[in-house]
Amino acid sequence: MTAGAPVLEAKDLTLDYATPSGSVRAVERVSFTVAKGERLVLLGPSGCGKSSILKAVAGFVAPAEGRIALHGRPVQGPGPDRVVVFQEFDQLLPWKTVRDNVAFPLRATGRLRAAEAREKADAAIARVGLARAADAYPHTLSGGMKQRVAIARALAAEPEILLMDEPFAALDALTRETLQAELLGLAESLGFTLLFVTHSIDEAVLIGTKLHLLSAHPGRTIAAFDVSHLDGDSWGSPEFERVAGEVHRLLFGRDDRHGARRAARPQEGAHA
Ligand SMILES: Nc1ncnc2c1ncn2[C@@H]1O[C@H](COP(=O)(O)OP(=O)(O)OP(=O)(O)O)[C@@H](O)[C@H]1O
Repeated sequence: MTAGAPVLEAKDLTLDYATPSGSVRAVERVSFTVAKGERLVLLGPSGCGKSSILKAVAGFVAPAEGRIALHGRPVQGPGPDRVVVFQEFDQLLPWKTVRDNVAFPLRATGRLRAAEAREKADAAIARVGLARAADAYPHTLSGGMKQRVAIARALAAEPEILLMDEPFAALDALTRETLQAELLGLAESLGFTLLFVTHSIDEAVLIGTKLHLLSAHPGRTIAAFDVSHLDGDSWGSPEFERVAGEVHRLLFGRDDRHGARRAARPQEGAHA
């Protein structure tokens, strides 16, 4: 692989679903690349095809047109080189320790002996800073720690890229902010490559190093740009607000990001 060559490349990706009433186009001619250590966020309104793209990258949906390649090799199905990190609260086995939760999928492939799986699991757990919790059970961990276990479990498989589909969507605002900060901290310190899906502008600007904006159904590219100059410390800064405002304008065709948010809330005094 030459230096700077993309880990992941989607080229003119078009995705269709067969339904009883005919073919439904979910995504049309979308192209992007993700280099090593980059975090690409797919951002767009509900139904624009974000999850479909993630599923195609994972190998569960085949392109109708275009191609997806990992290190230049066409993706032809699921593989251990791409790991989906699901929402962290419902994926750990409660009767297994942190170490066994991480080692379990390594053992399930049948390629590693118990001692090797345990060794890899311990290394991954140490990378996410949880060495002291290796013998703990999930119910004793905070949400942030559970997320770390989920990421350790994904990293233990040594994938080329992690895939996350709205991992924080179901959470309350405070938990969500805590876990976003945790994820960003881990991503910055470990440098893993990430494809992340969300419909939250703030989350996209915070987590991503690159944004790829999609139009409403069927998803087509609106814009793609670099936001790697914004990190966790930039949250709420004038530059963060400027970029988030620009994203809002591109997605909705107007600048009133906070006005739109206010308008979405129930009217003040409605219960008076
Ligand atoms: N299995 C399927 N069969 C038929 N149509 C599908 C299927 N999965 C998704 N679609 C359609 O494809 C389009 C894109 O769906 P997708 O879930 O990828 O969008 P999304 O941007 O992730 O939406 P959300 O933000 O609401 O999760 C939608 O119109 C959806 O109805």
